[in-house]
Amino acid sequence: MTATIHIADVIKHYNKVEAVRGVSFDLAAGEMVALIGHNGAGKTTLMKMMLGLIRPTRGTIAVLGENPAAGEFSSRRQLGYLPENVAFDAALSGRETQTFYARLKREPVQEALALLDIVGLGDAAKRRVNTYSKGMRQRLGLAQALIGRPRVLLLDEPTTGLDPELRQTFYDVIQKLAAEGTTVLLSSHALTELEERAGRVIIMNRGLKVADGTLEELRRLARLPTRIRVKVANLPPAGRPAWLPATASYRRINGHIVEIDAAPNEKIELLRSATADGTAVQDLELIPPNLDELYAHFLRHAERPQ
Ligand SMILES: Nc1ncnc2c1ncn2[C@@H]1O[C@H](COP(=O)(O)OP(=O)(O)OP(=O)(O)O)[C@@H](O)[C@H]1O
Repeated sequence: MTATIHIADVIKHYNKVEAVRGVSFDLAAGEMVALIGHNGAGKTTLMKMMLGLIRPTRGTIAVLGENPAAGEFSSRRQLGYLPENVAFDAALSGRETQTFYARLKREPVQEALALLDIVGLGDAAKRRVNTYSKGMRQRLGLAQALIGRPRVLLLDEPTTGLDPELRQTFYDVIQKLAAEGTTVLLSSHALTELEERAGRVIIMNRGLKVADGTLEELRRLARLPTRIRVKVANLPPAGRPAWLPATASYRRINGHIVEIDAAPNEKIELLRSATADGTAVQDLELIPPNLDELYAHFLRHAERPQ
């Protein structure tokens, strides 16, 4: 794998604040990676170092094979960035803003203007940015970040302020780019929407990387219980169902459903005993741990005294 982004043992101090404490990871072409963590975890700092806006205190950063903090960072043109708080000249229209950035990046203006349609701002292109809603400004920010078909796209909390439909459009656009080979790194607090979309998740806590992997890998590592919901006919109104092992933790959801927490190695045995003794199982649902639960698990783990 040739890494488009290479981060090795990176440390960043702002005076006494240790914002990033020895982080390493590589990102490849076509990967869509979510960077998650509480406020102050170091996500924005990492992105700013990838952009060359600030330098690491120690460690190595390479973006498309170059050091972004070096004087001649020719790969910058292949880098798209959507900052957490987009700010545009309110007196310009969307069209003028996009033209301005295209010229700045020395990219064809017509292609940059076509991006306004892609992010759904075609009809509002001639309106001044100060008449735009927050979601519209966010989409203008994305259109700006997409100028020149970047090979690396860094998005800092890109979906804040977007309604569900716009979020979908937003992810459609960046997923298409990733499919064409762009590396997409996006920081977010919206874990539920990332769950189905990010191929890989990096969890940060107080400047440290505490987990890194696909959802399946994180589930394997965390070994959190899977919830098994069994719908049974004739469930006795109270008491523990006879087929349930004495040690299993469970709850009743309503008159018919028992929800059991099953450790990864107990799943099959539990299903066997639920169906073995003639209990009329009417339905079955397996609910693996979601990203919220995994995130909470890895943070707990990181905070545990060593
Ligand atoms: N310019 C700065 N000077 C001093 N401290 C800073 C500076 N920028 C960030 N920090 C500190 O570095 C730590 C990491 O901040 P960073 O902005 O990278 O976090 P984040 O994960 O992006 O948070 P958020 O989710 O709130 O955007 C925080 O403790 C923050 O207060």
